[in-house]
Amino acid sequence: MSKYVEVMVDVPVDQVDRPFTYKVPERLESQIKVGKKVVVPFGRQRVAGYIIGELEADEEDFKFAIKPINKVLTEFTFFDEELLELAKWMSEYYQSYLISSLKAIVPSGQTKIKTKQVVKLAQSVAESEKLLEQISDRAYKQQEVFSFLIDNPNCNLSNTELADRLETTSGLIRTLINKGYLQYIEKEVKRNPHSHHNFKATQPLAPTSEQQVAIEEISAALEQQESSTILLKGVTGSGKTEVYLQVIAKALEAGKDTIVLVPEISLTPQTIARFKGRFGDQVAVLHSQLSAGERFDEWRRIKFADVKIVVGARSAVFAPFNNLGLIIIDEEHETSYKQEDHPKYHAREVAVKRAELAGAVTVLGTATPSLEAYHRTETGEYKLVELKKRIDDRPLPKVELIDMREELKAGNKTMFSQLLQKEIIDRLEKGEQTMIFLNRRGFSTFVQCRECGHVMKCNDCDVSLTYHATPNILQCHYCDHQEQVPNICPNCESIYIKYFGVGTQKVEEGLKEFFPEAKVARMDVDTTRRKGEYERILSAFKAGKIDILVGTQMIAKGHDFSNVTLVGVITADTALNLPDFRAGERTFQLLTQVAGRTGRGDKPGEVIIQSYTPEHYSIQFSKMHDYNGFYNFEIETRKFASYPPFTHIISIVVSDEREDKVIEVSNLLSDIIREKLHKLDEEGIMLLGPVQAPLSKVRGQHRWQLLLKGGDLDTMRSINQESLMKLNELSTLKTIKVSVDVDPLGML
Ligand SMILES: Nc1ncnc2c1ncn2[C@@H]1O[C@H](COP(=O)(O)OP(=O)(O)OP(=O)(O)O)[C@@H](O)[C@H]1O
Ligand SMILES: [Zn+2]
Ligand SMILES: [Zn+2]
Repeated sequence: MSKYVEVMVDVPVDQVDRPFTYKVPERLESQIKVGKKVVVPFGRQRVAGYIIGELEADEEDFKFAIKPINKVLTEFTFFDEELLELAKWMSEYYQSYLISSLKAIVPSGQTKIKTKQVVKLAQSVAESEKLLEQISDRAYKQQEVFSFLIDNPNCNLSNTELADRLETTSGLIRTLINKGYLQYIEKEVKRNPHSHHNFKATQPLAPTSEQQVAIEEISAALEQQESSTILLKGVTGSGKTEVYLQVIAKALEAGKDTIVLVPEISLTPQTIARFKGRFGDQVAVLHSQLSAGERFDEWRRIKFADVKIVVGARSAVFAPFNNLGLIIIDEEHETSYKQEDHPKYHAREVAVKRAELAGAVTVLGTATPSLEAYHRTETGEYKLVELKKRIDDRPLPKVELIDMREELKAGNKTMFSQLLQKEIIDRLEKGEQTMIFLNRRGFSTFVQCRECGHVMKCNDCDVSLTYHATPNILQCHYCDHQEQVPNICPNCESIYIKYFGVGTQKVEEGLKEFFPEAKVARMDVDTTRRKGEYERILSAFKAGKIDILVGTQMIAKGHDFSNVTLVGVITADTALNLPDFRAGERTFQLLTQVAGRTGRGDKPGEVIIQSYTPEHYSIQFSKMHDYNGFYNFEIETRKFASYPPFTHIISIVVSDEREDKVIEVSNLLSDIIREKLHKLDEEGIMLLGPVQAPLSKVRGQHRWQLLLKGGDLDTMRSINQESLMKLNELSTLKTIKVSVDVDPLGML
């Protein structure tokens, strides 16, 4: 019998999405383990891969000659059995290659480990003590250095650091090395990206009675040592973070590790400070702004148990802990928890699965649960715990709805309603702050010819170009394509070109015009491109150096400013008109979150929502701060139309530069699926399409879409899988892209 391994090679192609068997040469046997990275011969090349299984077998058991692995690349494993299970589940659930799932789990930047030369004793402490006596008393400085290292054999100081510390020269230390008393050793150093920050230490706050109940419920679940999921539904400003901090402390006491997920956009120094302030160096942070090297270092700090808590965006759900007790997902409803590339996983689903494998507890926190999550509290899958009051019984802000059609009738042609103008003036006089929210960046949303109606569109994407005043250009928000603003219409040569719609730049300009004495700043993708800029604007706002902050989604999230007493929403309807069954849900969530930014201090808050459809239920329920009212209405609609959470959707997008080929392949695929559905007599599963996708062209790629909708996801997946295989056999158009998204969040 000899040893063999199963290896997933790093070549994401249909034909190789399975493990290959390799022989383990005797010299490598002791290094073999599931999760290690290896180099193997593959065809005529050598490729990297990961070990996912080990077996004992005889040479004769195989029909083919089995090649040996060439090399084991690492001493450590990139994943354990638990994470391997998770990767397999993810591939099956989201219908993506196992190698893609494994690559989502391992750190991306596996760069060189950084080392430094440190000075160490060249002998054991006991032998060194004997040697010390041989140094003449006249060389007292040499004695001092040598005895320092005898007393501190574990310190990791370089020559210069040691020289500084003991006020001597590096030459003297080199002398001791040349004499053979000391030696240089290469030591691994870990880059700590936050080491320069001084986090102010915080103590647990005395919990409110609602917080106390939440903490007890979650602690009880932790003590069960079985997996379970708790939805912590707490209104904005109810102190969810303090609950997280106190249950993390419980997990720590029980020797368990915690993963905290926050939306990428909320992973700010303030958020990090809240966790580091309480738990100091036990916290590692994973986010996209880290360099590849820093990321890899943080990953190793987690892997080798230097830390007990990880705070990070979506992918931190794969943090390589081996004693996981708790996963917290803050702002559970956020769409950024869905990964847009393969595997197109949702971090909430992955977290719940991982918790199941690890026997851990998942806590989902939010003021506006996704319909999916809240529905699961009704079916009993999740347990519901609520924080209904704000801290100190502060009232939720008063919300005024303004019908902008009436404003226009009354002769107000500006983008600010009478009431919003009046209230801004009032806040400026009182020295209080205002936030103005708008869903769109840029200056105008589109540019149109008034003579012929021609709209300036991106050549590569089927979307209109957005006008940006600074710099003076038209920009595509899908592919970043930029072009000059035309002076004459490219269609009819008329000079009557008009700018329609309102973007953040225009609002900023409007505010400066209306309130010349006010200090106005803007926060959106355009003003925060440079590193540190986001942070700078927020601290200026916090310090009171800005009176009015205009912004997109970025200002809606989790910020806690006590002096903000007015929030204005320029147009509440922008998301409502999207062809997406979740449009109402998104609007409700967004308005509730934006409104939640005010009245968080001693002073009460006010919200003014401007709208062209103020009667819409999403807007009405957010005015009343009525999540349950909204939920009850929305869930009925979903039930009636057979939408999630009552069904699952698999979206299949076919794309290529040649539209006729896209249509051909879409029709072929649809025929194959329909035939299968017919054969299986599957009435519970519907196929919609093929139709041109709402976003019909992106980066020159035409897009057509098919939707599978039904209650039985397993059957849907196998129908889809088999159909795609059949398509591959029948179609000569193998270069056409077919992309599958299980439980898609966006329908565009
Ligand atoms: N028990 C407590 N006693 C006093 N202050 C508290 C307590 N718990 C939380 N706070 C404070 O209340 C404020 C709001 O808390 P936090 O930001 O955690 O709310 P939240 O529920 O996360 O709100 P949002 O959903 O809007 O982000 C914070 O300033 C926090 O320090
Ligand atoms: Zn024209
Ligand atoms: Zn474009």
